[in-house]
Amino acid sequence: MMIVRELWREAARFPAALAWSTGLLALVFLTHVAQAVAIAWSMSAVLRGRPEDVLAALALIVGIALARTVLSLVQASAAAGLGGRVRQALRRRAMRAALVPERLHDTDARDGSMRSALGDGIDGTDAYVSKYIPAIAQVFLACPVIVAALAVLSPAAGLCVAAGIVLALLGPMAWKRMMARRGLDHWDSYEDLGSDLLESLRGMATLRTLGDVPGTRRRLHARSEALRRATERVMRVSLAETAVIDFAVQAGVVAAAVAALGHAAAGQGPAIEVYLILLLSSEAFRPVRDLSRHWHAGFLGLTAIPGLARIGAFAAGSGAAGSGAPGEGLAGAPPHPAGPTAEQAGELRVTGLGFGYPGARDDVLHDLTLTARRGSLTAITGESGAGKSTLFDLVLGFLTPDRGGIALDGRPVRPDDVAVVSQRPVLFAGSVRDNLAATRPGAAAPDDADLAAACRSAGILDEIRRLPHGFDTEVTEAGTNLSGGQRQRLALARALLARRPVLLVDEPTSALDAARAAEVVDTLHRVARDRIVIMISHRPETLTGAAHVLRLDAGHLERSAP
Ligand SMILES: Nc1ncnc2c1ncn2[C@@H]1O[C@H](COP(=O)(O)OP(=O)(O)OP(=O)(O)O)[C@@H](O)[C@H]1O
Repeated sequence: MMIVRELWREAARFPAALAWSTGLLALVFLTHVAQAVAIAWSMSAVLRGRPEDVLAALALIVGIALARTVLSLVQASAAAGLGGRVRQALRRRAMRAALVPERLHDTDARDGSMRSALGDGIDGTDAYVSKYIPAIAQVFLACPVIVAALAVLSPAAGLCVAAGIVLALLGPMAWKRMMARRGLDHWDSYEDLGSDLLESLRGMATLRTLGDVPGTRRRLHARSEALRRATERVMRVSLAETAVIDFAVQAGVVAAAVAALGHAAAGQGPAIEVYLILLLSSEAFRPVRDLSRHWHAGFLGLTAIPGLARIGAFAAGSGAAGSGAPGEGLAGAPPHPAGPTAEQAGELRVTGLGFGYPGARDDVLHDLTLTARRGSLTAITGESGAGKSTLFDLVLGFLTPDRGGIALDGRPVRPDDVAVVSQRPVLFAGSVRDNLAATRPGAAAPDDADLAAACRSAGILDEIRRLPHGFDTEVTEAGTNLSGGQRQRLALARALLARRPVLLVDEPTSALDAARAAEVVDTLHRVARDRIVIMISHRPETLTGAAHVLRLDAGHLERSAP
């Protein structure tokens, strides 16, 4: 018997579903016991030459079998419901913990690991929650009752069965540590394979140009071999547990049978008692056999538990589920009333800002002070690695300053104050319309006039109108069916539609020809009349007309805004 505390706590968050599933399982077990009693009765009736009792016992056996069929179906459905609710809670929590800005700067985080944990890892908990936990409850509810009944019939048989059950439950715990270690190895191998595979698929074009596709195949094959070996090691330990349980069950049943024979030989009671001892001692082990079966079926899935704990899938405390889980906002974005409209913020002030990445020797930004105002464009330029994107991440709240602060009209900046167009904008699988509306969660979807106005400003409207289904044209994953320039302008339209008081644009013209670049910069100047716009740019021609051009040099500002 293995207790996985995290999963017990999760199941206990649904007490009604757990009690319903366990209660039904106990009823199913009761039908087995009743059937054993009916069989003992029918056999003793045959022995005593009582045909009417034989017929009554047979009718009872058929009735019990039918009742068990119905109960088993209802129980299976209740168990599936319990497992499903726990998995849903785990997945919701894991996604909330995963979708946080801090993850962007977590150098250990790999998307493939997260995908494996959220998918197979969480699904792997199902057998333990829906079957193993109710089966443990069944062992503790049913076995003592049967053992007590046996002890009344034959103390020796009761003792043998009790000893067999204790050995079956406690025996496997002897190598619990080894099982945990091998389980961890297995899950790590599984995550490594998933992460490498995902990375290879994403980087296929690069791998091809480097001529490294065969090498990648070899590396993935080695990962796959490591996983196979880890799986076999895990299955071997799990089989050893099954062997101990089988031994305990067989030994217990045989010992009880010997006790029953002794009972018969000593002429200590009627034949029905001997039959009952034989049949009940076998039934007493049924919950233990169920336990072993469910453990074996679900053990591989349990290897994901440490990985799930790492990504924050388990609740910190106990307490009934439903107390706020559904509909909770994403971490890092506390719900609050709608932010100000674009016209409401006057200035973004950065004061004495200092920041260094954890573990890095030197700071990236040193004592930075600047003010960006609504009304005119603020441009930031500087060498590669000077800290421009880091400054944006600090304004966005993805990073926390070590020193100094950033304020919008004298108050802290909130996540929904800032829209951003990054150097490599990301589009999602869905229609053009879905992508444009993505920045307004909860708000009414923008109408076609709004979409058209934003797209015209971003210089992409004509191209969208030429697409086969206009705004309803499907964009493929990561926007791969659009050009780099189209992606950039679509992202700009999306940011304009968000109508946030601060707009950050990182190299908005890097993928555009000169004419398009000039159009986009014109748009940004226009937008800057009623918004605070800060643009990172290396192209000198985009800097003309900017009211403030700030140059970052190794984290120091060369010229501050007035
Ligand atoms: N997650 C990170 N962990 C540690 N160091 C980082 C991390 N991200 C960036 N850096 C370092 O911080 C410095 C500033 O990087 P940043 O991306 O802000 O530069 P940048 O001015 O935007 O460069 P570019 O113009 O090339 O985009 C660089 O030296 C970079 O190596």
